[in-house]
This record gives sequence, C-alpha cells and structure tokens, in this order.
Amino acid sequence: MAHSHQVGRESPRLNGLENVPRPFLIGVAGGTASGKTSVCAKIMEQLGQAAVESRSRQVCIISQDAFYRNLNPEEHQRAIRGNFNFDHPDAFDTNLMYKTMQDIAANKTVEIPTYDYVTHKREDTGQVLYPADVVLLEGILVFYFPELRDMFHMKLFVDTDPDTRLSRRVLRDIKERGRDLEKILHQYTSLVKPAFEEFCLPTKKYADVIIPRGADNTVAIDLIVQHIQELMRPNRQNRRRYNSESLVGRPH
Ligand SMILES: Nc1ncnc2c1ncn2[C@@H]1O[C@H](COP(=O)(O)OP(=O)(O)O)[C@@H](O)[C@H]1O
Ligand SMILES: O=c1ccn([C@@H]2O[C@H](COP(=O)(O)O)[C@@H](O)[C@H]2O)c(=O)[nH]1
Repeated sequence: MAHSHQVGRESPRLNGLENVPRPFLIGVAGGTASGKTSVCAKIMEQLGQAAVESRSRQVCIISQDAFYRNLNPEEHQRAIRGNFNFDHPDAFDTNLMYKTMQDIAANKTVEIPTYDYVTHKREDTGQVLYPADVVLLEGILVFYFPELRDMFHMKLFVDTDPDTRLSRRVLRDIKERGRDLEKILHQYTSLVKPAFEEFCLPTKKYADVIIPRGADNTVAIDLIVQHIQELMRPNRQNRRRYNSESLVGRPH
C-alpha cells in the first residue's frame, strides 16, 4: 500500500502545531495476542520511525507488561505453576506505571523496566526512553486505570476474534515465553479468559477507534496514521522554527 508521506524522513520533524500536545500519547488496548504490539509496530513503521536509532526516535512504543510488579515468593511459585493471575489489575505496579507516564508526558527521559515472561521477574536493568513526539502505550489494561486512561490523547482498541487470539497465544507462549501447551490452556481458561471479560473487554467503550482484526486491518491503520500525521503537521510558522532549532534538545 502506498503511504502519502513518511514523518521523520523527507518531511519535517513531528513537533506539530501549538495546540497539539507533545508528546502525543496513544493508548492501545485489547485482549491477549490481539495484535496490539503488531498494530503499534505498523503505526511506527508507517510514520517512518522503525529504522530510526532509539535516541533519535520521534515515535516510541512501551508495553504495559514492563510494569508487572515484583512477586513475593508464594506468588512466584504460583506463577510457575500457571496459577498467578497476570490479567488482574493488581498484577501491575500501577504507581510506577503512572509516574513513568507522567514523566514521559513532561518530556523527561525515563527508564522503562524490562520484564522477563520466562522467569516472571523484572530484569536488573531497564531501557532508557528519550523524549519523543508520539508515545504509544500498549497493554491489556491500559484503559482500566482512570488516571492512566485520562492521559491518552487517542485511544485504540484492537478487537480480534478470541479463537484467533488463543491460537496465536499458544504458538507465541511456546515459542517465546517458555510455556507448555497444558499450562497455557490451564492459565487461559482459569484466569486469562475470565479476567479479559471482567477487566479488559468493558474498557472497549473508552476507545476512540476500534480496530477489528488487528494488524491485518490496513485500512484502519492507514487512517490512524494519516490522522496522526495531520495532527503533527507543522504550520508554516512552526516550520521556520524547525529549520533553525531543535525543539527537543536531543542528539541526532
Ligand atoms: N495479523 C496477524 N497474523 C498472524 N499472526 C499475527 C498477526 N498479528 C499478530 N500475530 C502474531 O500473534 C502473536 C501476538 O501478536 P502481538 O502483536 O504480540 O499481540 P499482543 O501485543 O496483543 O499480545 C505474535 O506472535 C504475532 O506475531
Ligand atoms: O509472567 C507473565 C506475565 C504476563 N503473562 C500474560 O501476558 C499477557 C499480556 O501480554 P500480551 O502481550 O498482551 O498477551 C497476559 O494475558 C498475561 O496472562 C504471563 O503469562 N506471564
């Protein structure tokens, strides 16, 4: 599919009009394996940012999973057996998540924790995230917490058929998250599916745009990308400022 123009290459920087908040925060919710990460990756790619080195990136993606809280020894044992509920809002370090998003909104450089799905633990070192023009936060419960939900300037919900999600989750969790089929199905039926219905699905109503079929929905993704580009397109007055100075104070 042809894309009109790619932000960050020939086009001016994504700093935008005075009335467009910077960074522009986009929340991307949806059930497990619905394609949230894939949709974000496509948006980033179509904004011409996929190949940009992290320090200079104007668009970046954060996963809510980075903010899973540290478990106590008893919880950790349950996690190993597939009996800890990672789909419940209590599984997250909401204070850290909210504080980090506030810092991002204030254009601060932050450290995003790195979460290891195999060990169910946060790694010792996180990832540095520099101020960006567009920040996407994807996760099953990004619209659940009102303080977080209210921070987003655009809210997307990826709506993929549950059978498709389960089959993708099985393949992914075996390949990438060190699981066996029996534990995946046990966790899914006892915890993941009920929590999806109780906590995630009811947040669909907060979405500005619902994306059926996830990353396969190129029409929806194109429209969203065009909208972001339109919002971020500098006016003539701003264009002069871009040519003479960086608005970000970040190395290129
Ligand atoms: N449209 C698609 N077609 C085939 N596989 C897909 C598609 N979208 C996502 N996947 C695969 O499904 C799994 C979950 O996708 P992902 O984007 O990580 O979902 P989420 O972030 O919602 O968990 C991944 O292994 C991914 O490669
Ligand atoms: O240690 C863990 C942490 C999380 N999970 C599962 O991950 C998904 C959320 O990630 P998606 O990429 O959105 O699928 C959630 O459903 C948890 O059950 C896990 O299994 N183990």
